[in-house]
Amino acid sequence: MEIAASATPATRALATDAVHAGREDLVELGVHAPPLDLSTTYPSHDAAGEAARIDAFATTGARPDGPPVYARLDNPTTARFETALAKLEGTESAVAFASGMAALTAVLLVRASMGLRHVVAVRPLYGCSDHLLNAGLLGTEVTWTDPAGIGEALRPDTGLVMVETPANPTLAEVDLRAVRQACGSVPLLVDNTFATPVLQRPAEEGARLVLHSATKYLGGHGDVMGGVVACDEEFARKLRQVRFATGGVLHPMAGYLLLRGLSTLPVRVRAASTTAADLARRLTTDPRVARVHYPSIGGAMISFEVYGNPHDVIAGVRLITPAVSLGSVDTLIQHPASISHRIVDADDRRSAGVSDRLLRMSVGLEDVEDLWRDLTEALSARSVRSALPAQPAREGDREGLQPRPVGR
Ligand code: MET
Repeated sequence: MEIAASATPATRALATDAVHAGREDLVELGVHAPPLDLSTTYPSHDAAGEAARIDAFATTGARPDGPPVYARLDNPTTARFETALAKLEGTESAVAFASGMAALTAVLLVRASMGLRHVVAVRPLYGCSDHLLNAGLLGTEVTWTDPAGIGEALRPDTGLVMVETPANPTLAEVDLRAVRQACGSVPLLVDNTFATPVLQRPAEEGARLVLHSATKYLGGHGDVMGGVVACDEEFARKLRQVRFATGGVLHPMAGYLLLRGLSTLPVRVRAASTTAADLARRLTTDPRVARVHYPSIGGAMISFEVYGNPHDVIAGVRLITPAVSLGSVDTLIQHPASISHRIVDADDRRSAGVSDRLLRMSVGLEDVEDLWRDLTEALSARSVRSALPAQPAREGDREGLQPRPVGR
C-alpha cells in the first residue's frame, strides 16, 4: 500500500512527537523498540574510509555519515534521544552528554576556545552550575547580575549569558524575551530542566542554547544520568567536537532510557503539575509554612519556607523520599542549603533568595491526599509546629537550623 506524503503533517502536537520522534525508521527496520547499540568500536576493512570520516568530523563536527568508527564520536542509540529532544525543544539539533554538568562544561569550553571567556549569569542557578562559573574552574570569569543588569554587564569578551527559569531552588522566573533582547548577539543559554519543553520552549523566545539535566524529568524515573544541549546545528557541531575531545559522552543505555522517558514526559509533567499546584495551594494556607514558591508557568516543583527547623521536615517524611534530585515518579524533598546548593558560599546563597529555612520538593505521581497526609505529619514535628507563625523566619537566624538525629 502506498501512503500519501500528506499523511504526515508538518507539525504535530508535542505529545505525539514525544512518542514518535527519534523512532522514524522503526517500521522500516521491522522493530517496535529502538535498537540498543552498545558498541564501543565499529569494525571496518576500509581504513581509508574511516580516515575520511575522522577528517570530516574533525573539520566540521557534523554527525559522521556511515558507521561512527568509535563510540566517542557518535552512537546511533544516543542520537535517537538527541533527535527527539531537539524536536521537542524546537531546535535543529541536540548534543547529549554524561550529565548536565558535562553539558554545561562543553558549552563553556566552546566559547572559551574562541577567546570568549566572560559569562554573564543570573542567580540563583543550580548550585553546581553556580560553582562551576564562580570558581572559574574552566578559566572563565563570571559577572553575576539581575535580569535588568544584563545589557550593562556585557563585555567584548562575553561569550555567554546564562539563566535558569524557573530557577533551582527558588523557582524564581525570568522574562526570557526581555533577557534575549538584552543579550544582543551574545548567545543566551537557558537551563530548562525544571520546566521541560512541556511547559516552556526557550528557543522560541530566542535562546540559542537550551540546557537540561536529563537525569531529571527527561529520564523521569531516577535511574539514568545525562545532560543535553538543544541548539542550532552550527553550535551543535562545536559541542560534538568538544565532546569528542573531552570524552563526556552519554552511555547508549542512558540514551535508550532517556528516549523511553521522553515518550511519557508530557503525561508525567502534566499529572505531577496538577498535584503540585494543589499542594502549593494547601501549603499557602498552612500556619506552619512561612512562604510558598510556585512558578506562574506551573510545574511539579514547589519550594517553601517553614517557621521551624527544616531538618525536622526532612526527618519526618515517610512516603515522600528524603533525597536530592528531582523529576522522578516519586516525590522527593531536600534542603537546598544542605545539599543542592551547599557548595555555594552561604552569603551568596542567601542573597540569591535561598533561605536556610527553604525546602524544595519535586512532586511525583502519587495521590495528592497521600502526599498531603505525609507532608502535614512531617510538618507536625515538634520544632516545626512550635516555632509559631508569630515569629517569622529571619535570614541569618541560624538558631534551630541544625539537623536532629533521624528517627522518632
Ligand atoms: C548534587 S546535588 C544536586 C542534584 C540536582 N541537580 C538537584 O538540584 O537536585
